[in-house]
Amino acid sequence: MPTTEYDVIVIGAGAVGENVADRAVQGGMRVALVEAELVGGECSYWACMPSKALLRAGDVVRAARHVDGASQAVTGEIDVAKVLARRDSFTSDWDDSGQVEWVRGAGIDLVRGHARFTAPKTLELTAPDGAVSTLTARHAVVVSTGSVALLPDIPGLAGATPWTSREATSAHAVPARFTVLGGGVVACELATAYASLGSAVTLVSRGELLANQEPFAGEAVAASLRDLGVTLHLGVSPTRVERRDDGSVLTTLPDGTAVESDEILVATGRLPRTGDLGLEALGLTPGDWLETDDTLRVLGADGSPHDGGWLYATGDVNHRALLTHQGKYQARAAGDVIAARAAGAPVVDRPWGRHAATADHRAVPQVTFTDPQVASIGLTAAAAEKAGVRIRVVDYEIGSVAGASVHTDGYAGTARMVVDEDRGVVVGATFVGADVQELLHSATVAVVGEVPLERLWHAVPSYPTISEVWLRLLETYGRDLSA
Ligand SMILES: Cc1cc2nc3c(=O)[nH]c(=O)nc-3n(C[C@H](O)[C@H](O)[C@H](O)COP(=O)(O)OP(=O)(O)OC[C@H]3O[C@@H](n4cnc5c(N)ncnc54)[C@H](O)[C@@H]3O)c2cc1C
Ligand SMILES: NC(=O)c1ccc[n+]([C@@H]2O[C@H](COP(=O)([O-])OP(=O)(O)OC[C@H]3O[C@@H](n4cnc5c(N)ncnc54)[C@H](O)[C@@H]3O)[C@@H](O)[C@H]2O)c1
Repeated sequence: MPTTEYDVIVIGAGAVGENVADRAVQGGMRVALVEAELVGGECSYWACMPSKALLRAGDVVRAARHVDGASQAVTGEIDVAKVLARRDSFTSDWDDSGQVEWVRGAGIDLVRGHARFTAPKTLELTAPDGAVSTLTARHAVVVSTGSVALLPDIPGLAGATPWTSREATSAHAVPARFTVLGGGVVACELATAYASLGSAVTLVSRGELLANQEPFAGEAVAASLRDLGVTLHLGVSPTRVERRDDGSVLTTLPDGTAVESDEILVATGRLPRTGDLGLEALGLTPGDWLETDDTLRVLGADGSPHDGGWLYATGDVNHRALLTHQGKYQARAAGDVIAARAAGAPVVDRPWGRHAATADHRAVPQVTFTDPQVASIGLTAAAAEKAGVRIRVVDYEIGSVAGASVHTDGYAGTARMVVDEDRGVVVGATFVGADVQELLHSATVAVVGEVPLERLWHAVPSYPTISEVWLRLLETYGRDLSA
């Protein structure tokens, strides 16, 4: 069996694996990037990009409807075929040649096929044509294999051929009746998208919507989904799901309510893609998340780097933060630290050092592209209290800001700032409202930079922008007149 040796092998060419490989090459390493499906992974073809493309037309039309003068110009319906075609352009019709070109241009060796460990630093590669070969790594192997949709154990569900986020983001027709199972980000975004495209949507969630966010976020999204015509069943899980002979799906709720639809989407969380990776050959458990230290080395049962520290995990598969940007942040740290360790160069793994993914702990930004959008960074008030931080919470209605009132007639939205009272810094911020996505990075800088509130007063937001909500939050908090 042919064997090829590399300095570093990265398994999975999603957004995260691509970036690990790029940084390791820039650090002077010879790198193989192994991909079983499409180079670019979930985000490019079945997640971030197609879902945002499906949402955008609805956003624009609703935005115009809320500006008098512009609303009169919205006289027709959303052109679903055009929306789907525009979505297809973002996925390049599920053709990865553009990304392959980038990988090659970056000096990375792309290896097509499925990789599986047979021994430490040793992988069996099964190519698309069935040919089997061996890859070995001199310094490190990085697992960047991502996650897959979790199918809850509901009687009948697996046999009902449910959609996962893959089918929902790549569909070529919009079901007339659509059931969405789940109340997290995937469920809320795709319920919004499909309702905007004309489906009669019913959403069933065991918990409240966006339960990990500040409570007012889920409440606002629930209200807007209802406005869009979505029927919500919150706090329940189906007792049975059945695909009937006529092709329709019957979802039965605990109180006997029967929900009929043409398709059902399962958006109830994710599982690590580690089931078929040969982890047993390393003494690890297939199907587990790969927990890591802050330099992304996989940890063993005793909490120290597994087997001396040659195995790394980045992106969804380590369960630190299931977000593309955060995985890419980890990728930069991992690619750089692997090169540094191989060269015997200093490793800067102190908190906020270049080789440590410190922000994963308390400074993860996220935008949920619902209507209204939910943009958040850091700790919610509940999470901060649970972590023992002495906090003060400041809320402000964004609609009272001049910039918001010009942006949208009757702008409705809320901003929350969570202040660590002992350190005088912002540890969390949440903005709920139209177009708050671009507000978020200012909050990220404040949280990561641990900018004292007294200094934030000198960060003057332009007039009339929605960013003026920062000034209002500070005014509501009050100023220390002695400072
Ligand atoms: C519907 C949806 C919308 C989302 N929207 C956003 C968003 O707007 N913003 C955001 O930040 N995040 C979003 N996410 C999350 C985001 O998609 C993930 O965090 C991101 O894709 C993770 O990247 P990754 O590289 O870790 O994994 P992936 O993108 O899953 O890549 C893993 C790659 O590894 C390959 N692979 C797996 N096993 C093997 C093997 N044994 N051998 C070879 N190759 C293998 C796979 O084929 C795949 O290409 C969304 C997720 C979903 C489901
Ligand atoms: N815009 C973005 O940043 C974006 C978009 C989509 C996904 N993502 C990422 O993808 C990850 C996965 O998202 P997700 O929404 O699949 O998972 P999630 O864990 O966020 O939400 C799961 C939801 O399913 C519900 N649920 C679980 N079991 C159920 C059952 N049996 N019946 C009914 N409801 C049930 C839960 O109450 C919860 O609301 C997220 O962590 C997020 O980071 C990000």
